[in-house]
Amino acid sequence: MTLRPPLRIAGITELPPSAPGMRIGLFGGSFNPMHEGHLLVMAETLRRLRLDRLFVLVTPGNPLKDNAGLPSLAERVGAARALIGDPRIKVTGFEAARGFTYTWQTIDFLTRTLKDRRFVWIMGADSLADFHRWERWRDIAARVPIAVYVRPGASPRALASRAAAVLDHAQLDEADAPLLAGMAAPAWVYLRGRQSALSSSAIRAGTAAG
Ligand SMILES: Nc1ncnc2c1ncn2[C@@H]1O[C@H](COP(=O)(O)OP(=O)(O)OP(=O)(O)O)[C@@H](O)[C@H]1O
Ligand SMILES: O=C(O)c1ccc[n+]([C@@H]2O[C@H](COP(=O)([O-])O)[C@@H](O)[C@H]2O)c1
Repeated sequence: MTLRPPLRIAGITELPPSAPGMRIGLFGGSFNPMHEGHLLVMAETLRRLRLDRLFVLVTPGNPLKDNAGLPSLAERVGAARALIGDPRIKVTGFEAARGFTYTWQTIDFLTRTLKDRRFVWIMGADSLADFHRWERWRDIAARVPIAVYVRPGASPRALASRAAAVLDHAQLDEADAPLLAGMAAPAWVYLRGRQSALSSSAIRAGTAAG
């Protein structure tokens, strides 16, 4: 028999509490480290999608990245929590505790176990550009609405991406963003607005401005 690791490990990996009917944004990332650009995306999506909660899903490791040298989950979760002041935002590392590698596994688990929540997957525009390389990306798009937030320099590649083309029929007007969480998938919106040029890689390299 295979034993599943406990869902709660040293207080850092729990799935945050939520209530039926809640509109919950899911913001996955390496967060190595979390920065002001992430905070901007979270503040804007909470407001414009009329979300009740936002779960920050700190990944054990992006399957498309070289994760050598990635700080521990506990370090990244702790640093993210230290930066976030909004009580609606909950940071979790529960994917690692569940043994999930791919986002489709996370979405499958959440939508099956918390059937009465309205989940929205949130990503930056650079992630949409590569979305067609994610494992079972079409299944993700078929299960949860998606909000894509503009990122400096990323819009042309994102909007010309394979995923954007395949999902073209399901794109909402930006003005309808408040409806997204209540819609059946596939549905997605591209959100333009305040932008941050910050990146974790620039912070790690010591080249981040400001
Ligand atoms: N400045 C930003 N503006 C908009 N979206 C962002 C920004 N920074 C990160 N994101 C988005 O946040 C999510 C998590 O990103 P991640 O933790 O990889 O940060 P990153 O700054 O892109 O890291 P790295 O530079 O190491 O690739 C992704 O969906 C990414 O597109
Ligand atoms: O499932 C996949 O194949 C997949 C491929 C690339 C990225 N992701 C997820 O995308 C999110 C953003 O990752 P990152 O490293 O760009 O911050 C994070 O939750 C990853 O697990 C998922």
